[in-house]
Amino acid sequence: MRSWARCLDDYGLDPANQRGVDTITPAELEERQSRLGDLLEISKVEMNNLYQQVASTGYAILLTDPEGVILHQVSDPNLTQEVKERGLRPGAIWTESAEGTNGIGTCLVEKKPVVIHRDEHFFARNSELTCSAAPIFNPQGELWAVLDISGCSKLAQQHSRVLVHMGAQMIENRAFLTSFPNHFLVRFHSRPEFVSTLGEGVLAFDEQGLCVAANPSGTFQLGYESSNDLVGKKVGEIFNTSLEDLVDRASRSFFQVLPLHEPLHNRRFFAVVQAPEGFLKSQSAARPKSTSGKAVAPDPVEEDGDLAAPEFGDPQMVRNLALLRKVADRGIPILLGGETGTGKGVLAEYFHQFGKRSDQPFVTVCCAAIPETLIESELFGYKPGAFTGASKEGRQGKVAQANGGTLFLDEIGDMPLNLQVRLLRVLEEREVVPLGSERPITVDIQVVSATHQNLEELVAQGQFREDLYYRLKGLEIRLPSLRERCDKRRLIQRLVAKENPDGDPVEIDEEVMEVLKNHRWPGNIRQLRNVLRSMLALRESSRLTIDELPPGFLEESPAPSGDVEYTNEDDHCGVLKRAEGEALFQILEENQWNISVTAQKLGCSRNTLYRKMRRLDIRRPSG
Ligand SMILES: Nc1ncnc2c1ncn2[C@@H]1O[C@H](COP(=O)(O)OP(=O)(O)OP(=O)(O)O)[C@@H](O)[C@H]1O
Repeated sequence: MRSWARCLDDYGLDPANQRGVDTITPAELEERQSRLGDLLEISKVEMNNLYQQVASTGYAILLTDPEGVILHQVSDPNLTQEVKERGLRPGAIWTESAEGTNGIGTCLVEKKPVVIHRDEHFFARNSELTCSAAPIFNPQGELWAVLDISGCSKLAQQHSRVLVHMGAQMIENRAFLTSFPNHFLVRFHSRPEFVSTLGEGVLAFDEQGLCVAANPSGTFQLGYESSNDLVGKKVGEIFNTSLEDLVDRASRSFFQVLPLHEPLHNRRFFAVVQAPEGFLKSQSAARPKSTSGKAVAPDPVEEDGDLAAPEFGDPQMVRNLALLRKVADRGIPILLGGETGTGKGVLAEYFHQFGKRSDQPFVTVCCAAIPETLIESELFGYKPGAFTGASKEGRQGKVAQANGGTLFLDEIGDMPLNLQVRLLRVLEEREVVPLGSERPITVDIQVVSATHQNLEELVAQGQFREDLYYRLKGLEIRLPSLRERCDKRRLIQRLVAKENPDGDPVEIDEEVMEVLKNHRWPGNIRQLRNVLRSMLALRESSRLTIDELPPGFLEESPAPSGDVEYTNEDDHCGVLKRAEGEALFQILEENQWNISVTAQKLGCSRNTLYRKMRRLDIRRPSG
């Protein structure tokens, strides 16, 4: 009612208007996109997540700036034309004064989530649309953007309102956290399990301990009307603690949720404190050097040696690294999760460099690659003559080899059940008993495990021991897929510099950069690295152009209208599984069952290929 009244009285609009939606020029669109900066990159990740929830239901996900101009869109590939015809496309202006009552425009005016369903639209020409929109505010509480889900469904989608609201909050929180790299961030909630979730409160404090910003949930939980009421207050006026205590918490227990007291309303909260970037660097610089005289791992962004730097500014990876630094030398088992090729192995090695074990062995066991019958001896070793075919000298197992250093258990989800119990015993008792021996050997190892699988699901299915799962996940770190990362540009530039065999400077055409940034990358960094290698080999000048992209690359992505998330695991879906199996069988046939060649063509590791073959029950036909 309010919006319709505005349309009639304030904007003087005619419901029968047939003019069509106004659109800005491509140059202006680009300018507006760059004005939004990091928020656009952060939003793209969230929009892809949202797309997963509404895929194939005929919806488009849209992001607009505060002037109602659509800056980015992710939609069902089949629907693109239909959606475009209705003016839901980048560059289109959807203010209420131009387009009458509509999700985006009305949300901008009302500054709260709205659903505008079909003939609630003011213009008859928009009455086939149903739109749910939610505002995104900047840390100063000003309207920053609008997130919208629109489609032509006849059903009012209550759930899309909830989804879009949650998505907007997620973007707001992420943007808040990345907006204050030089501040102490206190992340809190009245319930410890809600710290670091969507509903957490976040306050940013400067080096003098003065509050510079608060997110809406933080403002609300602390009982203030507006974040401005908190800005300028000292730490001690908000929580009964001091700046020194925050510094101490940030250096000692970033990953630990600790109680905080709020004196005004006498309430208890739980909090973690995230330190400024410089603070973390000075902490690691202050750490003693290892006994061999080898320097501790340098800052990852600056690193340029043999070891690949795991991140180039992506907020999730920055946080992952900060967490890992905190737990270095504390003997906490680390569990790394994430899709294949996201760099779990690289991160494990990097973690090894953080602490005083860096000059000790880093030993990898890939549980997927070793035949089940050999894992036992590979891991635990055996005494001379322990079994038929055993070598005369016996063999030291990988656990004992890693003594003093790090044992990296890659693809831990593939560890056979009967060996899980033995591994658990090793981890609990810090002793290993080689096959055929009765004398345990004491070992001191840092365990890092990795998997692309959902271990919780494996536990629920009885395929993975619950006790081992909890033993391995002292600290769980999830690596983002390449699609989700906000530092793709710098990652690509670094990989090009690193993979270029000639060492001369190579530039990347902006057109190529955009294609690479928006690709689905099911094989993640591994696949990206392989593509860049082949482009570098094919190049005829010091520039990488579109002509060097591998044949078929441009046609590969089925998501013409945006960056659509690709799901790697579809085990639960029989039809897809069969199709995947048939496709894989054919590729293996074409490559005479050469695993290395096939893996390279698919852009995955040999381990992943073996795992897939096992999962899809693919074997080389005999004869
Ligand atoms: N940060 C990085 N910089 C450069 N190269 C990287 C980086 N991360 C990963 N890579 C490359 O991608 C490849 C895959 O990385 P890695 O083996 O660590 O991934 P993974 O997640 O352990 O994969 P899988 O689950 O298949 O074992 C590596 O060989 C490495 O060359």
